Amino acid sequence: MFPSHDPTLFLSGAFQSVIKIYGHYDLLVNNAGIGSTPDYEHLLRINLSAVIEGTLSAMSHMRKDKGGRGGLIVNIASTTGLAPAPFAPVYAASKHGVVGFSRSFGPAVEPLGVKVLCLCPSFANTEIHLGRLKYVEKWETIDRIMEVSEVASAFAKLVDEEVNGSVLGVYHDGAEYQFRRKARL
Ligand SMILES: NC(=O)C1=CN([C@@H]2O[C@H](COP(=O)(O)OP(=O)(O)OC[C@H]3O[C@@H](n4cnc5c(N)ncnc54)[C@H](O)[C@@H]3O)[C@@H](O)[C@H]2O)C=CC1
Ligand SMILES: CCCCCC(=O)/C=C/C=C\C/C=C\C/C=C\CCCC(=O)O
Repeated sequence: MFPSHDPTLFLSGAFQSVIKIYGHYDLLVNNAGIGSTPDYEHLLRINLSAVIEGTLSAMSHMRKDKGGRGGLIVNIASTTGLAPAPFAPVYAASKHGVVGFSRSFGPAVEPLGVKVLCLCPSFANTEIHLGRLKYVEKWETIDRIMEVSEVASAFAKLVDEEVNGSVLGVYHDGAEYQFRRKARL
């Protein structure tokens, strides 16, 4: 279904369809992502560039100064966007990029009625890990792999609280804001 070589081709078509059917955007969640692969440009394209392009496209429809009615964008990063991940350095770089972009872009577009939030889950039981979970047993900081429902609850908290530019970490022992206010440049 997805043109996996170029996620932005899919994105532009999807955006046009939503506008055609519904006329506006209220919410965009940039969730698509892939795990480690030797083709680092491909990984960055999907995990980082597509998030940036999706955010910019949604923003262009949401911004109040151009006839939009505001909106919310949620970018899914990872705890590997917050802490070093020696088992997956390129993946971690892509997720650090998503965290930095979301923190910076949200406050920049607040005057246009758009907010950007970022969710950083730790290890959760999904298909991204297929065939590779054997490594997890050796990872000392992970007590257990989370269920998807725990990530979903944290997502609901982030969206309910809607603090622009905030970054919510999701861990096996609960969700915790990692960034919630301005840092020094
Ligand atoms: N499962 C985990 O431990 C964690 C996952 N994440 C992130 O959560 C997000 C969702 O991943 P999961 O649900 O875990 O994995 P998943 O493999 O179950 O889901 C990834 C989704 O991305 C889509 N996708 C991949 N390449 C695409 C492309 N080129 N165009 C359109 N869609 C594409 C897939 O079709 C799939 O639906 C990802 O961004 C991942 O990096 C973050 C932290 C932890
Ligand atoms: C490389 C994909 C990793 C996706 C998981 C993620 O975003 C967050 C993980 C947080 C903590 C993981 C800590 C230790 C895991 C150790 C090895 C994982 C290798 C499994 C894999 O899918 O590559």
